[in-house]
Amino acid sequence: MRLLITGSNGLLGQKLTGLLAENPEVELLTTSRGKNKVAGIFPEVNFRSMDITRPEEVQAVFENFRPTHVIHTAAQTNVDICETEREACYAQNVTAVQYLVEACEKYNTHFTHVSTDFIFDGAAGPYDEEAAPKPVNYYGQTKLEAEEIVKKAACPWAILRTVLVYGIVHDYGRSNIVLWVKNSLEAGKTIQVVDDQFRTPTLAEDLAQGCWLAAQKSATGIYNISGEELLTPYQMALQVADYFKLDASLIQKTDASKFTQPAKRPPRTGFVIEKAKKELGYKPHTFQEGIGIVAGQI
Ligand SMILES: NC(=O)C1=CN([C@@H]2O[C@H](COP(=O)(O)OP(=O)(O)OC[C@H]3O[C@@H](n4cnc5c(N)ncnc54)[C@H](OP(=O)(O)O)[C@@H]3O)[C@@H](O)[C@H]2O)C=CC1
Ligand SMILES: Cc1cn([C@H]2C[C@H](O)[C@@H](COP(=O)(O)OP(=O)(O)O[C@H]3O[C@@H](C)C(=O)[C@@H](O)[C@H]3O)O2)c(=O)[nH]c1=O
Repeated sequence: MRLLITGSNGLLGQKLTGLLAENPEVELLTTSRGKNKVAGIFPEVNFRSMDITRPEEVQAVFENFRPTHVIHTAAQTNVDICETEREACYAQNVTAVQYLVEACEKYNTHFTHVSTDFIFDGAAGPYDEEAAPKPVNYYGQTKLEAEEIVKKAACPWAILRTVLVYGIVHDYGRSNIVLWVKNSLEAGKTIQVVDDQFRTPTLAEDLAQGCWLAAQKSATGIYNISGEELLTPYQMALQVADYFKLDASLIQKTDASKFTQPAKRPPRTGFVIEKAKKELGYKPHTFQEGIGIVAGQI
């Protein structure tokens, strides 16, 4: 297998790199827009800078490496920035997927595309793979449009949808629910956390394993890859405080009518993951176990 990873500097990308760096089954090429952030940690892994919004860069990498499999993790994942910087978000989340799909079609490469619970309106979660999408923000719209491109592809493809990913990686700007709560409480800061949004939070290592299972099996179709527990951010925050023995009184319960963000969030998402468990052998950790894994890495 010659496996190309996009977005290898990101949360999922770094976890995939770690998972596959020493796997003898895989000839690995990691790619991201910037410089390789993990060159010092995985010096043996090949890296090439590739901006997926530049078709000539995508074509050159495919021509040279001829991947049999691609795991596509790169995206604009800042949901609020997507709302205001629509053109750039569209280029990263939609047009770039078209370029990658065209390249995969040319070489009959298996394409694993990572998508999101934000393609749904959050009226009736948890969702299975057959549920009807209806995004409530621009990020969700772009991710849905990308799915439509992938579904029409003339190469083998899998779409893996995931939810609220948490974990710790190297030299990384974006926070996530576990680190945000831990860091805030350690600094003695009060936080307002919603108790009327529902998610099945996903440990980044579990998502990486799900992507690897799909690529390894050349799986085709749509798979939900997330945690299994439906929790509100408030419930997650309490578990984080409890695990790290931090002051839970700093966590103030709020709701979406009082706590608003620039982009609307779907209230109740989360996924049913039976298909991935049965067909891929996917087995995620509990949220409690996930916090423990992150704690061990801090
Ligand atoms: N995080 C989450 O909670 C969730 C994520 N997802 C999906 O999972 C996937 C992975 O997410 P995650 O790892 O968290 O994302 P990150 O934001 O952590 O990483 C995405 C990476 O994509 C790279 N990237 C962005 N634009 C380009 C570009 N034009 N060319 C090349 N690389 C680019 C960036 O690389 P660089 O640093 O080099 O600029 C960045 O490191 C995404 O498709 C996302 O939509 C779905 C549900 C939840
Ligand atoms: C910042 C913040 C968030 N929250 C809640 C709202 C939300 O349900 C949850 C996470 O909020 P964030 O803004 O950090 O994350 P958010 O951008 O909502 O995360 C999303 O990212 C994209 C990429 C996805 O694809 C989605 O699956 C989803 O996980 O925490 C609070 O309650 N209080 C706060 O101060």
